[in-house]
Parts: sequence; C-alpha cells; structure tokens
Amino acid sequence: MGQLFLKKVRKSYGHFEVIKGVDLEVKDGEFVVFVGPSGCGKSTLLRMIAGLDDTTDGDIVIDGERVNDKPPVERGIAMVFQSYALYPHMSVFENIAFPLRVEKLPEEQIREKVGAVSKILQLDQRLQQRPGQLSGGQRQRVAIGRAIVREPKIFLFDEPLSNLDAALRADMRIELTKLHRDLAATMIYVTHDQIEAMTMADRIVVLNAGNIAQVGAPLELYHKPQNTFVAGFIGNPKMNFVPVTCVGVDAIGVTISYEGQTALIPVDGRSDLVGQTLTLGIRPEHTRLSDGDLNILVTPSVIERLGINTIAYAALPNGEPYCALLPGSAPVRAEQPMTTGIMASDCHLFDANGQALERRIDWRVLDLPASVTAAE
Ligand SMILES: Nc1ncnc2c1ncn2[C@@H]1O[C@H](COP(=O)(O)OP(=O)(O)OP(=O)(O)O)[C@@H](O)[C@H]1O
Repeated sequence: MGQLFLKKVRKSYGHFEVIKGVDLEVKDGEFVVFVGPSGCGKSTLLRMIAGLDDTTDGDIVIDGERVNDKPPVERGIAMVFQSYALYPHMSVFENIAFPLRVEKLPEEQIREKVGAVSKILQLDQRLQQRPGQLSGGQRQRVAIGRAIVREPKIFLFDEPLSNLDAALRADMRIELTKLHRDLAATMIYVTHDQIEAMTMADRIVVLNAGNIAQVGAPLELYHKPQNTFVAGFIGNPKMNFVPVTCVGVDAIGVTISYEGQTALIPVDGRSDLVGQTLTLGIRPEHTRLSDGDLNILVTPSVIERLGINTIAYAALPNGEPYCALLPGSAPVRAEQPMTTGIMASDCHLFDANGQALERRIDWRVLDLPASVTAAE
C-alpha cells in the first residue's frame, strides 16, 4: 500500500508562509506530478512528505498513520534527488545495497535484491563500476535503484532528470513510466518540465504560491483549466489572453465582442457578466491563417521556423503577447500583419476574477480516436 493524505498542511519559515493549507489525496499506485513556477513550494511540500522538513501545521498521513513526528527512515518512503547523491568511492553494487546494509539484512538477501533491481534498471553489467565511470543517465538509474531496493510505500522524485541532456531525459522518461507500471508503486514527482508532467502523470497538481491552483488528469488541465493561472501554466507555447466584452448570455453560451466582431462561445454563462470585460483564452495551436469565428489581426515581431511548425510572436493592441503556432510552411513574415482565425469551440473564457466559465466539452473523449470512443 502507498496511500497519502495531506490535510490542511502548512509550512512557515519565520513569518513567511510557504505552504498555505494544502489538502490532497494520493491513491495507492498513483503517479502524481507537482508543477508550478519557481518558488511556489513544490520541493518544500515533497520534503515535508519525506520528513526532511518539518510540518508547521496539518497532518501528513501515510497508509492511515499520521507520520508528522516520524523520522524519514520510518515513513516507508524513498526519495530520488536531482543531484543523484551517490557515494563516489563505492561501487554501483554498494551504492544500491547501502540502505539494505543500514537495515543489516543478511548478505545473501542483499545480493538477491540488488541483483533483481540492477536487472530492472539494466545496471547488471556495471555493478563493479564506480559512479564516476557512469554517464549521467546511468548514475540517475543507480540512485533510482537505491530507492527501489528498499521497497518503499511511496517514491518521491525531486526533478530527477533535470541534469540530463534532452535525449537522455526522453529515454529516462519512458523508463520511469515503465518502472511505474511494473512496480505499481505510488510515485510523487516534482518537475519544471511540461512534457514530463503531461506524459507521466496520472494526475497533475498545479501549485501557485503555496496553494493548489488545480488538481486533475493532464488532459483535463489542458482542456478545462479552472483559472487563468492554470490555463497560462499548462501548455507550450502558453495560452493567449485577449480582453473581450460580454454582450450577451443565453442557453447556448456567452456572446463576446472584440474589435467590432462578435462570437458565441459555448460555455456556461451568468447574466451578471453582460457588460463586463472577460478574458478570452486561445491556445497558439488553435490559431490558423484562414477565416475563423473570430479573426484577430496582429503583426508578428519574430517568426521561429522549427520545420514541423512555425511560431509567430506578436502583441495585441493592449501590448499583451499573442502567439500563433502555425504549420511549418505558413506564409508569414516578421513585421507583416497577419490575421489569425479562431474557432469558438476552441476558446476558453474567464470572468473578471480569472475563474473559468465551464466549457461544454468532455475532455475524456477529445483525444481518443473515434474507434476507441465508440468501443467504450
Ligand atoms: N530553509 C528555508 N528558509 C527560508 N525560506 C525557504 C527555505 N527553503 C525554501 N524557502 C522558500 O520557500 C519557497 C518555496 O521554495 P521551494 O524550494 O519549495 O520552491 P520550488 O517550487 O520547489 O522552487 P524551484 O522550482 O525553484 O525549485 C521559496 O520562496 C523559498 O525561498
């Protein structure tokens, strides 16, 4: 078992409150990823779960037991750090075996367990080498091996791949996903990397200044962000925000006006919105050069051609950035006006407080091929 409850968890350094009352349940076997801007408290929360930082208030409960006062070794967790934290003078075998030696396990059991773990991580041919003789990816696998060998209830990862180059990161991401599937273990993972979060997580927790901004499946956050913070944080390039005026609300949706055009956005409205300035959210990948339900005229200042895509960076009349992700061969040039069409069904709409008006879409079926949807 590896179930975790955080109940109204708080952490202060002096008068500075870093974690401001977090409630979260992580189910047994779940892969949960913490994301958020630098300084929002991701590592602090992970270290509190590990017992490396104490908790100012609230309860940390692992498998039904409150562990606030338990030292890290008694919590049934293992943590993997960005820096690997290996012992340079010890062999790979001894590094992986280290926690078992601390537990004073018999030599035979140690050999058995290290052997099994090193096979899973494809380190069985390197057991006699020292960390200095390994690549970054191999070193990180040794660190993961040292965590696995303890058979913890919960694995905690603090940006474990951020020291690796892009290609190795991609390989390790796939290895970690397989490892999670094979071990069926509970994993909590902190990252800055959107791709890691979107591809590995069962659920993503988006943190903003010590509070949870939203918890949900990756595609739920992408298609139904609850506020402008999450909308702007999940997705790359980032969502565009366009100020619009609400001119009508009916059963079908909310009618907005922008620069003399109107469009009906299929979201749940409220009568008090009429006359207010709302924020229309449009992802760069939902812009195109043909006519849309709404057309936005901008002049890009920079064009990036990536081969598969072209990214045009522009600004709205209010000075806010506006970005279009277009096909690789898109006929756009820097300093030449372009009109981007957007479809109402792709749009997000946020009230004056930045809270999303509920979109009328089912995110679960949006990204499945028709045959899969029909079969369910
Ligand atoms: N020991 C400490 N004493 C005082 N303040 C601290 C301490 N550790 C962390 N903080 C502060 O707590 C806040 C959250 O830090 P934390 O490292 O958890 O953020 P993070 O989201 O993991 O950031 P990053 O993504 O940059 O690693 C920051 O403002 C940081 O300065």
